[in-house]
Amino acid sequence: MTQEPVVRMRDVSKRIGSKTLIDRLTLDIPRGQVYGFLGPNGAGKTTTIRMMVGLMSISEGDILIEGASIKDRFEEAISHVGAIVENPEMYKFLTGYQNLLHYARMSPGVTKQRIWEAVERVGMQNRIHDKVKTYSLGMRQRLGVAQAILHRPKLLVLDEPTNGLDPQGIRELRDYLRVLAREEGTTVFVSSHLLSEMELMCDTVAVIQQGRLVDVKSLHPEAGEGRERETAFEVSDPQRAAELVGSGRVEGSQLIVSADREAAAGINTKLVMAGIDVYAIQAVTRSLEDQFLELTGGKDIE
Ligand SMILES: Nc1ncnc2c1ncn2[C@@H]1O[C@H](COP(=O)(O)OP(=O)(O)OP(=O)(O)O)[C@@H](O)[C@H]1O
Repeated sequence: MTQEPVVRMRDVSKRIGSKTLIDRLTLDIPRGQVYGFLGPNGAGKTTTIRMMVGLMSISEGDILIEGASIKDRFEEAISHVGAIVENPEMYKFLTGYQNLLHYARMSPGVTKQRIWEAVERVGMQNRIHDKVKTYSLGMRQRLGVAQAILHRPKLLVLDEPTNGLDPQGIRELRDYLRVLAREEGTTVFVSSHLLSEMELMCDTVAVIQQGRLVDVKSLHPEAGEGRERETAFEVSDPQRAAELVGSGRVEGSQLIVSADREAAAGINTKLVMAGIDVYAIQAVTRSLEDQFLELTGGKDIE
């Protein structure tokens, strides 16, 4: 299996009139990941997604899906995509299963066995024969995802899927997206303005603000990654310490430097040699939330 990224965005811009909604966005989405697209309201997430799935034209640049350009080889590129961008259309008076059967008839090669598999992937076995009008928002969304994956897309795109879900619903969403990434090797691209959810749900998060990519972070909570290592030195003269080290920021009597254990030991020696008293050395971790707030200036996030 190729390890090429599933999606390559290259210098993608979107302009409407004199307004630049997306400004030279370049991004690779690696295979098999749950990949988050995080940004405050109005940052351009939906616009980007609409361009990815062909609902909006690209002003400049290109998006390749499994190597196929969404501009030049649309049919091929889009055959690899399953998406829920707007609310999926469902027949409320039919059961979930009848809805899937209906969609399957429109997708060549989707067998009843595959429908059942999709139902299992989203954990809907117990409710699939109930009418859609009896479903909660979370259940409707699961049905939407089951429908979107019927044709075994390599990429599943979900725009703000946590909106309107309660905490339990969000946890379930996260669990079945993980199942999809693991069991089917589906790459999941999910947008959100909810940082805490992204942190729990995603392997990687790309941060967008005012149409520009501002950061890409790898998140592996179990290994404590996604948290930048910093070390705080409590010193007699923090200002002079900062000048000496040549980096970091001063907070009260502390100099805070981006440094791992080894680098911290070196800095300590340097400070002591320069006659600065070091009273305490402490590792500090900045959560993605802190980093995000710093990047976006605290604008519009929850
Ligand atoms: N058709 C349009 N014409 C002009 N401006 C638009 C159009 N569609 C979106 N915008 C503007 O582009 C910016 C990005 O919007 P977009 O919906 O992509 O943001 P978003 O990150 O998805 O935010 P939200 O979570 O609020 O939907 C916003 O300022 C929005 O007002």
